[in-house]
Amino acid sequence: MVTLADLQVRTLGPCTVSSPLAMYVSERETNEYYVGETDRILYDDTVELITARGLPLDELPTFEAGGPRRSIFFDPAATKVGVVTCGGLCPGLNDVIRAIVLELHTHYGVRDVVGFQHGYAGMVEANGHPVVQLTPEYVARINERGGTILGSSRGAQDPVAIVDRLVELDIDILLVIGGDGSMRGAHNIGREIESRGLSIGIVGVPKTIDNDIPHIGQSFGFSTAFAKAAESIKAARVEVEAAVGGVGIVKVMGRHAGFIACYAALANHDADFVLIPEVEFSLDGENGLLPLLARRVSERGSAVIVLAEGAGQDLIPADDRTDASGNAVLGDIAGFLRDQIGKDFANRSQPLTMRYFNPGYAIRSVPADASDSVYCARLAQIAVHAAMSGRTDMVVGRRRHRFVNVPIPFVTSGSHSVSPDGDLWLSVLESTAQPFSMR
Ligand SMILES: Nc1ncnc2c1ncn2[C@@H]1O[C@H](COP(=O)(O)OP(=O)(O)O)[C@@H](O)[C@H]1O
Ligand SMILES: O=P(O)(O)OC[C@H]1O[C@](O)(COP(=O)(O)O)[C@@H](O)[C@@H]1O
Ligand SMILES: [Mg+2]
Repeated sequence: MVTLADLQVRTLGPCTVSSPLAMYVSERETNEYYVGETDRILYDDTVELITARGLPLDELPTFEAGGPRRSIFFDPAATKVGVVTCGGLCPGLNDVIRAIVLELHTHYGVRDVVGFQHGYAGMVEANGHPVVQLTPEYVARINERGGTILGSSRGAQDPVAIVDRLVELDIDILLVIGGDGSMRGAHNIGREIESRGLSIGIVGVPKTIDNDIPHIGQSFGFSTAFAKAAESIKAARVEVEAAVGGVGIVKVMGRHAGFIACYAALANHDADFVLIPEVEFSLDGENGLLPLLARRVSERGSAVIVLAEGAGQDLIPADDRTDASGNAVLGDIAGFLRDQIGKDFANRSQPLTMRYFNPGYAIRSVPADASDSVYCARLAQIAVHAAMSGRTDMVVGRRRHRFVNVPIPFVTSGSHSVSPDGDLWLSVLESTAQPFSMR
């Protein structure tokens, strides 16, 4: 069970430098739209959950508020910041990079900001990527492009070598834009820094189109990504409605979390089945996919299945391989389903026209939409505030509209997934009218 101690953010030391942003915040106090420096944000958000803890108010699990402080740890004129993007792409990476650079330059007066190329791999000198000097001019219009101007990578790197590189370059703060793996890496780097007694801060901006990082609210770029996936569902609907016995399968990303599938399906509100890793399903039997699909097609003329890539892995042979970062390589559930549906409709002598859509990388390589761009910029600002005030081994997030600073070990200790008992999955069931259990 989460405790207040789990949510304490580590700092490098006392804040003795007056912040250039002090004038913006000196008069501000907590109100409906702002959380003051010393206030805390509740982990629980219902009366029952809070009451069940049976704790006095000051012992309840609470988060530190994200945002600028009156005093900071680093002297901006003497501070050098490094930025790195790691793992798979996600809409908004360039927005985050740009906002970090602008916040550091414009508000804090930090002039020395460098970008490491190609993730952790590129930070290690043996792999030979020079750093890029990030100036407001350099990042001026990068937010208009998808991807990351810094490049990214997967694959393990030695934290000792990474800290050696930080020391060699005189970096005071490393800002890591990456997913769960990157944050595990960042924590290891932070521990290496601590063991050497160095005052180098490490702050993360969590990135994942799968939306699978816990405790940070919705991840940036997720909304852009599922909107893009929803376009394929719309196309599938058009195709199958024009066909005889039309069945559309739209496979979307989502290794262990089906958020993209759920939200993209809800955005259209006309998928017939949504299959996600968190909810097992059978092929046969009264509630199995195959008979349900056959019935839906005969009743309505067509059907669309939205399939998360990690769904139904128990139905196909396991693939023991992992990628360079240790992530499991998934079995081909879409291929398996297409094959099974084809055979099943043939056995029933039921006409079938199958259309398969795999938007794949197209949903994560696009630029962020306006809403995500705003979110990226704000998360980046919060990350800079935290880093300049000497906070370390932490990520930024936004829980129920409040920006928060969250210790990395807390976010890497679990993962965020669609709860079969939660209201999101209930909405999906209501939208598709698929049975509560398909087993
Ligand atoms: N458990 C881990 N410990 C340390 N570093 C890790 C760990 N998992 C991943 N990394 C490193 O973080 C980087 C990105 O990880 P990856 O899993 O590919 O993407 P993401 O951060 O998006 O989840 C890679 O360089 C990888 O080696
Ligand atoms: O980029 P790769 O190595 O092809 O991996 C694809 C995977 O990356 C993801 O986009 C998630 O990436 P991260 O782990 O980097 O967040 C998954 O949805 C997808 O399964
Ligand atoms: Mg990951």
